[in-house]
Amino acid sequence: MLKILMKFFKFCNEENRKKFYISIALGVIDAIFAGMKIPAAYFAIDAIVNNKITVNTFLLVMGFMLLSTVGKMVINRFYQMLLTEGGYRTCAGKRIEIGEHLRYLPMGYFNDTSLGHITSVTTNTLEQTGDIATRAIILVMQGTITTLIVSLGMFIFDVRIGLICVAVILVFFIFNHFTNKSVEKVAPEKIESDKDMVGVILEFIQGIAEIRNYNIIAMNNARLNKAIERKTKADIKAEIAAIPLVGVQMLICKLAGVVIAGASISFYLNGSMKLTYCITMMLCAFIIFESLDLAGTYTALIRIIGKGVDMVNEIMEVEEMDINGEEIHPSNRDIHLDHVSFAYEDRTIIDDVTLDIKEKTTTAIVGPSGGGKTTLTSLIARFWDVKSGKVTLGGRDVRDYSFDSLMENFSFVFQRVYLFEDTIANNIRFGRPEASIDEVMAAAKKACCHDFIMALPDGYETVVGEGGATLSGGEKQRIAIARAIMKDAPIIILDEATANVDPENEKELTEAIENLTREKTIIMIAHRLKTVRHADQILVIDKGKIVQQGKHDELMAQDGIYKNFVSGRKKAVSWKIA
Ligand SMILES: Nc1ncnc2c1ncn2[C@@H]1O[C@H](COP(=O)(O)OP(=O)(O)OP(=O)(O)O)[C@@H](O)[C@H]1O
Repeated sequence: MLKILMKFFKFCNEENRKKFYISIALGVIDAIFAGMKIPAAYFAIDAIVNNKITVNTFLLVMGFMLLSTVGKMVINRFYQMLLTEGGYRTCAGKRIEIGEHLRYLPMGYFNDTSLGHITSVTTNTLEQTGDIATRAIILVMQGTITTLIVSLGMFIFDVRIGLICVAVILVFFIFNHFTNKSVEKVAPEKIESDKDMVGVILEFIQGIAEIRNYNIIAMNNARLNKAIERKTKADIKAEIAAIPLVGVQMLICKLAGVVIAGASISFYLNGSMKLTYCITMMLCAFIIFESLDLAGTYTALIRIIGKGVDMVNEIMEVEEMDINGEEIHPSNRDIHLDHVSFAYEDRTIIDDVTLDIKEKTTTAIVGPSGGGKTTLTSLIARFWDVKSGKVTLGGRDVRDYSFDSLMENFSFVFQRVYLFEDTIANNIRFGRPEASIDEVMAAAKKACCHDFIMALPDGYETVVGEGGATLSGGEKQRIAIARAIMKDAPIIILDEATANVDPENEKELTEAIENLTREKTIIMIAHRLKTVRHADQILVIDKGKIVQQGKHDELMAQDGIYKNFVSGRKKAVSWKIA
């Protein structure tokens, strides 16, 4: 138990750790105040039994009682506040740390680790860890400390009773150790089922359109119900595993009271204990272990804190991509790929590609679906690490750059644009958070979205739904272009829109792209002849290789995918030209 608590304290940052330590120290003072009831009881009993009730003894007893109650109340308030704040701040801090950490992880991590896992750790697990830690530390630490202090106090009255108390504490903790072991066995299933349920719910919500489209509601409900059922069973199993053992712990505490009362009576009868002590012991016998009893019900939960800390640490220990990255500001932005190969797990997607992209030129990438166009652009911006060869920017390997200094060079406009549930102005500001509203508007004008934004009920302050659900595909893409214009990075990676764009939107989109890409290096996954025709170089990617490379006229002079496609002879090729 102590090991887990130490692990939790290490998990907290310095500031919150201090809060926990101070609250434990305050817990000791609280326990001393709690223990004052015993001398108060003794003085009262002594006065009654020996018939020496005076104003002084009355005041002494009342003084002890008052000090115990008021002191406990004041201290309790302080340390509860500190613990609660420490618990919640630890959770919040860890969520921010995880968010920051995820930015630097290879995309492969998100492949292997389900969204459900990350969501469940950052929501339920952290919530539980913070909540349980706060309550468990209050009750377990305070319960144990109070019982220890009161038990030590018992030595002052009678060494034998003191020894019985210490023995009870030992028996309690030995038994508690086994209780926790049995709860520990069921904890992984509880956590797994939690993770599974969050994953299924997320998938259900994200795929709701497809679920309706193909009328597979019943099938998905069955999966959802199964996941919920699994979690319910795991929760019940975890509770059931603890209940009988916690019951036995409770019994130990109650029996200990009976043993102390019985022992006190027998010590009195054999003349080795004063009557006043005997009565005091009998009175205290049942309150000594009250807080230990309460602590016992929470010690099992401390295992859950341990598991929660492990799960968060597991995410935090995944190695970041730019662990040794330098702050690099290259003198030019020439891009070079030197015998680059890449595989998703074992499947080779990019196969020995060597390529030069000079700065301020336009490179159009075309080719059949699944040929590796998107993957190639992802390697340039180091969303993934190459398996062999290297990618350089301005003569330096992209792996030498720190993540932030590499990202400064790129702006992306993906086909699937994600807008955050925030105002349109703030969504555009993601490109440069400190930008003024005038700068936001200037970027929006260049991206041809000012007019439709102004027609919205709250203009730039209109809050778009999560994922940009309230805007059309073309509108979202133009906002993404405004975001990229705002960032003003020297290299633009653009996945040209194929769907979502009606003819009216298309004209504006073309103008927006022209404004974005002026004087920049453009790497564009192109779908339209208009954009391809004027590119400085066209790369035709098929099965992970550059099968053709050159300008439009050069490629049209060769036999191959490009010419076949443009002349419409090979209809099977799936990339399209408008
Ligand atoms: N994250 C991933 N994990 C595993 N395989 C992937 C991943 N992303 C893409 N692939 C696979 O890699 C291959 C190349 O994909 P990529 O998206 O680079 O092709 P593309 O040429 O851009 O295709 P499209 O024109 O259809 O967008 C595809 O077979 C795809 O299934």
